[in-house]
Amino acid sequence: FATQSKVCGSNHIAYSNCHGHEVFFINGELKEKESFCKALHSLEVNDCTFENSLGSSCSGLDLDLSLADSPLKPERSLLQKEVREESTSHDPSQDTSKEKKDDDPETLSPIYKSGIGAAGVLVICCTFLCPCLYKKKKATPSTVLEKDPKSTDSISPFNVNSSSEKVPASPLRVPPSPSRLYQSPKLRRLESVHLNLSQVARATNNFSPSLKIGEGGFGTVYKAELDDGQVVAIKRAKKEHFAKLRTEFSSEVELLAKIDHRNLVKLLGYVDKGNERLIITEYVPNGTLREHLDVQRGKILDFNQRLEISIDVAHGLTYLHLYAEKQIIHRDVKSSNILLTESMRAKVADFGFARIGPVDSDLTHISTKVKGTVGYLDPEYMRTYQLTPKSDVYSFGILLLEILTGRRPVELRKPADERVTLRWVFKKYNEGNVVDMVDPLMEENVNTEILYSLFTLAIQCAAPIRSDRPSMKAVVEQLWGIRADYLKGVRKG
Ligand SMILES: Nc1ncnc2c1ncn2[C@@H]1O[C@H](COP(=O)(O)OP(=O)(O)OP(=O)(O)O)[C@@H](O)[C@H]1O
Repeated sequence: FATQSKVCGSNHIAYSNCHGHEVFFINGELKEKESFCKALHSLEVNDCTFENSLGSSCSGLDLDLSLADSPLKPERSLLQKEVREESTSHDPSQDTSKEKKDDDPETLSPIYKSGIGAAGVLVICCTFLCPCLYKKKKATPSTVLEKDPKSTDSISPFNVNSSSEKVPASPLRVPPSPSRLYQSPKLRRLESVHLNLSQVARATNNFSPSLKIGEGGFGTVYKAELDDGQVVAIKRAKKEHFAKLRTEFSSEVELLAKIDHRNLVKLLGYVDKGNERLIITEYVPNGTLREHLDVQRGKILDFNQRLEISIDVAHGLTYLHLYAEKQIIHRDVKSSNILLTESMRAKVADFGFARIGPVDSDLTHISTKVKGTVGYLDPEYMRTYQLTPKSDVYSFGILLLEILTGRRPVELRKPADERVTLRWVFKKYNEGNVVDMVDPLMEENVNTEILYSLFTLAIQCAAPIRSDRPSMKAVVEQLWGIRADYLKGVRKG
């Protein structure tokens, strides 16, 4: 597996070779080899060379090097200005309408428009790297993506290393119902979030492998019991990613320390000393959503559980977007970051990529590096580097499809035309075939209208243009409505 990329002026070119399967990418779009090589030649003429496998991959092609159909962008300074990292800017509504005009034929219905575009863009996002990434899931950290608009480095931007029960006083308060009576165990915040290293060493038996519960791109996770008997999860940064992780960990710590919601994993403490970065969070005992979808935890998730998990995740994200002290954008919503309790309530975990949203209420986005996981990444954010809460909505849409179908965002074992879940869903949806898409492991017969509403919602969330996506709050409200209809049907029998 080889991935290379380079930013040449305002153009971002990338190449990946996975077991001989080559993928070419220019400015966020998947390209044919010939068109890619043409672009490469024109960049080389301008002294921006791309070496090794990428260059040799183009050799032997008989190229007509006229630049008339070059996919490269000419306005270098303009683009660079726009993607200035960490700056905030007003949303140019003109931009949005332009994108709409480009992407959406007037004659198509919103869903159709969204779906087609989303499918297309997702193919770009997913097919580019996933074939390799999914295979290597835990062996390498590269399921997580980072794309820096400013980088002139010839190393891939896809080289990321890795990867109290207060309900907000808001209209989102959930009326008591049997399914929501669950309260996770009361967790006391540690007296000081700064633990000392010896406390942690004691709690983890000096990071004993027997206490290891998981491994992510950023580090290893241990289960531990603190001196006061409290059971916690401790994430220990891998040393090789240490320098890079400094900011990630401090961002996670700062953000987590402020939030308190039953659908978000709580920060209890951290250690930031010498050569150690450790994050101590509440321990969530029942594995990840992905493990449950893969039936690695014994039981198959039934429809009601899937619906409740979707609602829990939507609650957690709505809290981050609307009710936290500062708006927080998670940026890495995915099934392996959803942890489940014993009573199958869901909690969103892993705030390593989280960012505070635009501080000024007049601002609609922040311009920043692209970070997230391939397959869940908002295509508009990838293209423009503009981050908004709608990027989480996009990832939630992909997650909802995952929950309904059981499929990963990209399913490598499926035939080529079924591989990208969003595209496959959209095709089936247009054929009116929602029942066929439901996870075959789930044996219940769920009312077609309910399924249709859920797939419609997921496709809307995964619209290619953020203005076509609902807010998380609207998603929650729609999910409540769907749940009410579902429960009515169940009561009627
Ligand atoms: N608070 C927690 N409670 C219980 N288990 C946890 C907790 N946090 C993480 N884990 C376990 O550790 C595993 C690794 O978590 P981690 O967040 O490091 O990686 P990831 O999200 O799977 O991958 P990446 O960080 O690369 O995206 C999880 O899949 C989960 O099984």
